[in-house]
Amino acid sequence: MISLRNLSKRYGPRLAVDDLTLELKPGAVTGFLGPNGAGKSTTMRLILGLDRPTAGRALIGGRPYHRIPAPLRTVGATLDARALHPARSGHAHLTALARGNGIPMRRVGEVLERVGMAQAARKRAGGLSLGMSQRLGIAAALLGDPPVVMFDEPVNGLDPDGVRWVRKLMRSLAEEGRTVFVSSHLMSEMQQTADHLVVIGRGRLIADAPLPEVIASSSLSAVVVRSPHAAELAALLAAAGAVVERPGEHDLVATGTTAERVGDLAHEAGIRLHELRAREASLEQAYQELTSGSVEYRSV
Ligand SMILES: Nc1ncnc2c1ncn2[C@@H]1O[C@H](COP(=O)(O)OP(=O)(O)OP(=O)(O)O)[C@@H](O)[C@H]1O
Repeated sequence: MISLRNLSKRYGPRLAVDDLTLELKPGAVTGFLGPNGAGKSTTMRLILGLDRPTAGRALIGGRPYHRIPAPLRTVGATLDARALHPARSGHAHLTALARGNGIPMRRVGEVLERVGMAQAARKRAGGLSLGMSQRLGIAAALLGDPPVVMFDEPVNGLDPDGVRWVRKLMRSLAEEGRTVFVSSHLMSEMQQTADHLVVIGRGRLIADAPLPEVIASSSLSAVVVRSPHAAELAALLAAAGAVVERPGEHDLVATGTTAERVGDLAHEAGIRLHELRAREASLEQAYQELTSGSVEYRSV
């Protein structure tokens, strides 16, 4: 639903987004990761037509943002979640937004209910807690019932209950078949929420892969196997591109592969397994390795 084609954005001498090409799929939460200054916000702004690309294109449902006839019904975003008029209530804010975009008024009540704000709907936006204003921003993003939703750091500053709530919401939006694109600095959170990850560094694409593959790419991830035919399986895995160590006659430890692949390969070759276990790195560890060359300022 979102496709980026050779997307670039230059600010003076600085290439903030550098030739990004990728496709975001519906029905999944895609996490958008990268060190500070990597170009995540700029990419999201380009998708939403808030900035013009220097080269390439960002398309939603095959069109650039400014050619979408009913934008709020196509894509919802929380990039400006706190840009609310402080004297207006959440209800008034959503009502104005619905009226201005030809969205039925019943949606106001529906989205307030969905984000758990029905009680606080008449409070002035200026008097809302950070958690509540995040929820209101999400309500606004969902107002047009859009198939694509984008959230920039949605759990920033939220307490653990708020973080859990956002995680459940992202999952349910994806289960409804929407394209969910969310940037975050919280790796442990992304590990629990995302199906797929896009990692950028200095504007460039570093990884675009399902979460398990990103984790498996870490040198700390490995598949641990015990089999009476370990040598035979080791040869097959090595031929398939994995790096294999043999700590014992019946043992092997493979990196650069997944437990699923090892299991499938063993099954196809009729090799019996007595143990098959993924030793998983954390997303944090995989991310550190992926981006170690892209961090702008490193403390020593
Ligand atoms: N309007 C602008 N004018 C000039 N430079 C900009 C502008 N917006 C962003 N940049 C620069 O582009 C680069 C990418 O910034 P961007 O905010 O997109 O990164 P980010 O990945 O969202 O970072 P963070 O995680 O810190 O929010 C940075 O070097 C930033 O200084």
